[in-house]
Amino acid sequence: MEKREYYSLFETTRARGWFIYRVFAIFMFVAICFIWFYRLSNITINGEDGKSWAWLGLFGAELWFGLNWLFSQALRWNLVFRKPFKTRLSQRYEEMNLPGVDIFVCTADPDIEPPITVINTVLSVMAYDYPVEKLSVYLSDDAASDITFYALLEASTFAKHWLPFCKRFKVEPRSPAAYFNTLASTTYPHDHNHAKHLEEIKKLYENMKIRIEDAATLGGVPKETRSKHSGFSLWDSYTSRRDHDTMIQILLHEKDPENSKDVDGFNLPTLVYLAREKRPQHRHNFKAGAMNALIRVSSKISNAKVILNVDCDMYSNSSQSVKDALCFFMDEDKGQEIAFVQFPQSFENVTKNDLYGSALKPVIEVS
Ligand SMILES: O=c1ccn([C@@H]2O[C@H](COP(=O)(O)OP(=O)(O)O[C@H]3O[C@H](CO)[C@@H](O)[C@H](O)[C@H]3O)[C@@H](O)[C@H]2O)c(=O)[nH]1
Ligand SMILES: [Mn+2]
Repeated sequence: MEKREYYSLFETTRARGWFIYRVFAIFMFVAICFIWFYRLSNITINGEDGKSWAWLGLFGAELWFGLNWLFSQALRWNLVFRKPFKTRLSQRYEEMNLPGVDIFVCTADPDIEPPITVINTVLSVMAYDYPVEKLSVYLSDDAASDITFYALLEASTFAKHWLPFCKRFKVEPRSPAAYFNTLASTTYPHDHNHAKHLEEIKKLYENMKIRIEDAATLGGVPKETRSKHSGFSLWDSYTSRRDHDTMIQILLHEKDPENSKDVDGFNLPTLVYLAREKRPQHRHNFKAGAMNALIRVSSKISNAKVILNVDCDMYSNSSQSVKDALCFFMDEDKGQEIAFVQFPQSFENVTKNDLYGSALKPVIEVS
């Protein structure tokens, strides 16, 4: 039988200069060993007051930094770059043959993780460049906060405008807050039609933000708003954050076509709110516990083959991330060996001088 030739969906290339780097790393390690040796062989246990303690302290610090450097070599020793080929993915798989993707967003506290931030994350993943019928977004709310639920409800309405806007004008990044922030630094669109739509969507966003922040300031959702959606009845029997029944609400689903289409008449991804059952006598196991509950719930609703997880204090900064990751999973040759793909984090709101290197720029370059 004729064997079909496939072009791989991703490519792995070794970094240039790897040999020189290894030689440098070995020299560096030998130098570190010399420092440790020097420190240990010159220790004076009964020396002058304080001297031996200072010596030990220095040794502790050098040991710590040395080991830290050693572990970081795991990332650098065999530095490779991986490049996914999304066009090959699209050529090989018709939209209908692409796998379903369930996206889990975790949140745990509406005070530390404001609901407006949470829904920016949710909107950034709802707007992925991927067939909407295959996408389902689940928000796990470990605080079981009615304000977070309200924010998600608002997001489900705003998404009807935001998703078509993103697709029409190829918006990047697709978190509304992050996108509007980039506009301040780059120029506004020149095209009249684009600028008009942008003003409209910005206004919708600002109004939604005010409504959500007002609810947070008031410490609850106004009665009038509550009466408009049956989902708020979940809070009728609610006692406390640590003691409540499971709360599930499907906000958007294709089986409810009237409500789940965007303004252009296209379907929206499935959107689900979940606050898992919690009892004071049972451990909830933080994010891991939330992920377990999400797997159980999603398996009854969309049961997708691929799961994508984001924390609510992050947003997805590329609309292509799902396709990028799928290039690894769907590769005929090596796909079976790959269990997970991790995206590097990139931090934005760090201090100007970034004294501690929190932007993690080197890690992103390395990954
Ligand atoms: O009871 C909890 C506690 C936390 N979370 C969520 O878990 C995520 C991570 O928690 P966070 O406090 O933000 O931890 P970080 O140190 O910022 O996160 C890093 O460290 C975590 C624990 O190692 C990893 O799970 C995260 O993916 C990683 O980004 C957040 O979305 C939280 O909302 C829950 O869902 N339930
Ligand atoms: Mn975090």
